[in-house]
Amino acid sequence: MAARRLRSGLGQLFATRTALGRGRRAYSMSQAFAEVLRLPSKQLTKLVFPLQELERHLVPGSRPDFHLKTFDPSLEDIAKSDSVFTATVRNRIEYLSSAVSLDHAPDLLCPEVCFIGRSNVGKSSLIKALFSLAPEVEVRVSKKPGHTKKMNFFKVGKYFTLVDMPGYGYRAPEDFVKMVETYLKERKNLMRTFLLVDSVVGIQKMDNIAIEMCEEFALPYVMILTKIDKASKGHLLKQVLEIQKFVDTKTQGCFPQLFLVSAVTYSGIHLLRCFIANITGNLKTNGFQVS
Ligand SMILES: Nc1nc2c(ncn2[C@@H]2O[C@H](COP(=O)(O)OP(=O)(O)OP(=O)(O)O)[C@@H](O)[C@H]2O)c(=O)[nH]1
Ligand SMILES: [Mg+2]
Repeated sequence: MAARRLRSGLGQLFATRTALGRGRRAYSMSQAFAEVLRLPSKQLTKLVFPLQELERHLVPGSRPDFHLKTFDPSLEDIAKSDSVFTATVRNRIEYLSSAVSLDHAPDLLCPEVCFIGRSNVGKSSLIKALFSLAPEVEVRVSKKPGHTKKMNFFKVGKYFTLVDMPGYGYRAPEDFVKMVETYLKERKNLMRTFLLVDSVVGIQKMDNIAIEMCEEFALPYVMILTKIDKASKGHLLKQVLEIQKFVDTKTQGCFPQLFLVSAVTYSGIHLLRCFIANITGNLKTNGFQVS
């Protein structure tokens, strides 16, 4: 099924490229993504659609609640969204500023997305991976939990801003609760909150508090499982099924589909770029937009 979809996606992409080659190119595919498309189909699925790759390990049809297709862009859409994340003279991707409170946050009208999660879960690393097509942008990561102390704002061209938040839990900044709660509650242009959970340890007590906060503020949020390169296939599948059940039964505002990522292997990064481009209104995928 996944392979068939992949082949048809690739077919579509190449058909589009040929068509575009005849006329004006609507977008130019990044070198990186062109290389991704040359991968054998199994490797391509693992890199671009890690959740679908896990599906192979389930008895077919046994988990109709496994939300694989809620956000289901074509490879062409994914290639297009890579260009949103590619730094060029006309698409400046840069660090804007840091803030310790909402009062100090840049006053912006464009859509914004933010990344929250426990200290050390991999927020800054994920942002760095999302910005791999803008290597000039410096995003600091550290082995030591509690490294990011302020809200760090990054501008992605004229498209949107992205915010790296300090982590909760171990070594969180003293005024963390006030800073982050006020931001989440009052930031007018905040379109989506990404809540990161470590795929090795799953949802922890502190994550539950963050989930409750997102629910209480009625924020639209999305759960991302990080560091999937560290978890064995079996463990990852178990976590995914458990968290999926939790999302389905215990949450209202959480997007039904989980996103799986690795900042080391880049698995899931292209799909997440596409989702962000879509929810910020910068990419209509196959004529639909996730609201
Ligand atoms: N293996 C692996 N390690 C990762 C991944 N993402 C992050 N790490 C490691 O996890 C540690 C913490 O990463 P950060 O990105 O700084 O985590 P953070 O959530 O920003 O942490 P704070 O700023 O302290 O809240 C670093 O040592 C990273 O190299 C991943 O996908 N795979
Ligand atoms: Mg950080």
